[in-house]
Amino acid sequence: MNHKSANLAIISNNTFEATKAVNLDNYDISSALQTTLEFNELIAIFSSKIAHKIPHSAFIYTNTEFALEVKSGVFTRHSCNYALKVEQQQLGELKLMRNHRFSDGDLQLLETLLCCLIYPLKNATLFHQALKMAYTDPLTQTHNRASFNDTIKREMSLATRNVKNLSLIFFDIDHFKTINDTYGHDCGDITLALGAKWIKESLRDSDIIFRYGGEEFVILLSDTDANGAGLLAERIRTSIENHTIAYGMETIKITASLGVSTLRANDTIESFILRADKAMYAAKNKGRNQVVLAK
Ligand SMILES: Nc1nc2c(ncn2[C@@H]2O[C@H](COP(=O)(O)OP(=O)(O)OP(=O)(O)O)[C@@H](O)[C@H]2O)c(=O)[nH]1
Repeated sequence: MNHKSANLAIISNNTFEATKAVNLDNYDISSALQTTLEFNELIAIFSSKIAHKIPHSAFIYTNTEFALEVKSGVFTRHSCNYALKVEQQQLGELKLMRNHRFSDGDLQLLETLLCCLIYPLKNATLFHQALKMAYTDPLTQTHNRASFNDTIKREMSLATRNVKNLSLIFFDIDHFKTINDTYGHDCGDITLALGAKWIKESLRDSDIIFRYGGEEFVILLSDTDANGAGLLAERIRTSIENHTIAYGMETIKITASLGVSTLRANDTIESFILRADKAMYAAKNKGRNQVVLAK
């Protein structure tokens, strides 16, 4: 098997002009790659545009920064791998596969063609980094309220279209004001960040946590019924109760109240959220540190 692993397609200042010239030679590829900022589309366009020059049966593109794996085609015996990078920016790894080995000439040509892909990939990376920042709460590294507003719409229409369950947990730290008042705002911030971390540790990959406001978090659970959501909420509650926060010489224990709602056929976004919010307040009224399922 011919394995040309971890080749770096690095374009330094020295070769920048050469790259431009290469792009002109492959104008068709370069212009097609300017039509999108989506990684999967970029790689698919690149693969199809180079197919007549470098025949291949499949590609796999991985990008750890965005937890992406894009693959297509029939996986075969021979492969070549490229770790793509420009100006210290990692752009992911591309692997091409086929039945017969890639010759040195093929690899040389491929490296030239990869120059067309590098800057579109860099633009896609910058775009998705900016998008990620706009949708992330900096303190807790959870999705923010703007992200919640977009995601709940999408998840509700997906659940309705596919006749799947969708549940929502409203999570609120108990007596959080006392932590701020007793130990200071910094300690409050640490508590929020740790609370979010402990919630995340209880979730599956498909569950999404959002910071809804101050000390309130919302967790969206796709394909999860009321029973499953209740069990998860209880697991989160127990995890919060069992952890201890070390702050200077102090050790602090916290608890949380959680409300759970499951999507109904006639729900609006507001009614779906309101049921979980009311259930969370019912948990507060019943003495806090508990889970209440919405009726
Ligand atoms: N440190 C810190 N505090 C915040 C942040 N956002 C909101 N808060 C505080 O969170 C507190 C919320 O307090 P309350 O709404 O009275 O609720 P609580 O004290 O948790 O009481 P219960 O919810 O009834 O158990 C307020 O003191 C806010 O100032 C933040 O980003 N950092």
